[in-house]
Amino acid sequence: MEHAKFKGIFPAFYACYDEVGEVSEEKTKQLVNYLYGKKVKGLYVGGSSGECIYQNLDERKQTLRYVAEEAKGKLTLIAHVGAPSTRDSIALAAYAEEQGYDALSSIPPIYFRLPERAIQKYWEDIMDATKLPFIIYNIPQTTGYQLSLDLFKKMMANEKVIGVKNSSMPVMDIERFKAAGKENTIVFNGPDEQFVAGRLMGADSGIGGTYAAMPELFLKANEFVTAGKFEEARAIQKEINDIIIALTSLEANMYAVIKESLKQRGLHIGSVREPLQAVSEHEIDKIKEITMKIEQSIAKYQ
Ligand SMILES: CC(=O)N[C@H](C=O)[C@@H](O)[C@H](O)[C@H](O)CO
Ligand SMILES: CC(=O)C(=O)O
Repeated sequence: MEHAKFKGIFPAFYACYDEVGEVSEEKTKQLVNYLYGKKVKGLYVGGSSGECIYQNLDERKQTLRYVAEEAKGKLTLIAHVGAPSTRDSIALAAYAEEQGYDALSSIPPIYFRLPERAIQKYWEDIMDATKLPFIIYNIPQTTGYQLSLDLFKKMMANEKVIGVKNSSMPVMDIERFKAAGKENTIVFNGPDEQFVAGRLMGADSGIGGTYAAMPELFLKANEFVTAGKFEEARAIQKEINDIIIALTSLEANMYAVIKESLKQRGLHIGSVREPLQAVSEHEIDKIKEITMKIEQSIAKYQ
């Protein structure tokens, strides 16, 4: 298995809506091209940032298809196919394979707290549905399940499993998964606020919900770490964290704030779906300040 294509910066792709809140082909393709132009390695499509939990199967398939039509062969494409039922997850997995995706990924089952053997079976059923490699998604903050080393090792016995996207907060988890994995297991850093730390603890790559708001900064941070320039890496992580704290400090949901900020910079991809809270009028000026801060930080590193 060639793993080089999974090494680098993978923005978590946003849901792109038109004026009435429907998934938009045009806007989806615009966001793909915007990120391609920034030279990211690939895209993580249909995850938290894709508002997967608020979209029906058809909408999720549409997004998978629009992204593939625009980026297949140009970017490494990872499809997040986790859905409430195994049946729907399998349908998405099969569709992603048809569309030419490079890998699948999934959260554990949601809502019911199921035993580990059921989580394992869920992931295996998804994997059995296609020939694609699989990346486990560990995000205990939203799923309520913290991937155990025991289940991780069991999953690793399946040769389709090539890695884990780890969004748990202890950076030590990244080191533990790396150590318990196979020789070329890919670990993706989850928490954007700890990207540099995650890379130092062994993460090969990063997938993140704020990358698309400032891809230049994550690409640069990654470059600094690769080059062993740790002071510079730490300084850019501080810039990133100041921005993330601002992005999450308003009433509106972070994705709504990021989308408004992208709009202020000329990229219109709509708002978010309820119950995520949209931006209200009185927040627009505050977001302008954040946009300015993003532009200034990017300019520093050009
Ligand atoms: C809990 C959560 O959603 N984590 C995302 C994925 O790992 C991150 O990319 C965050 O969006 C990011 O770190 C901002 O807090
Ligand atoms: C990483 C992230 O935000 C996602 O799952 O889309």
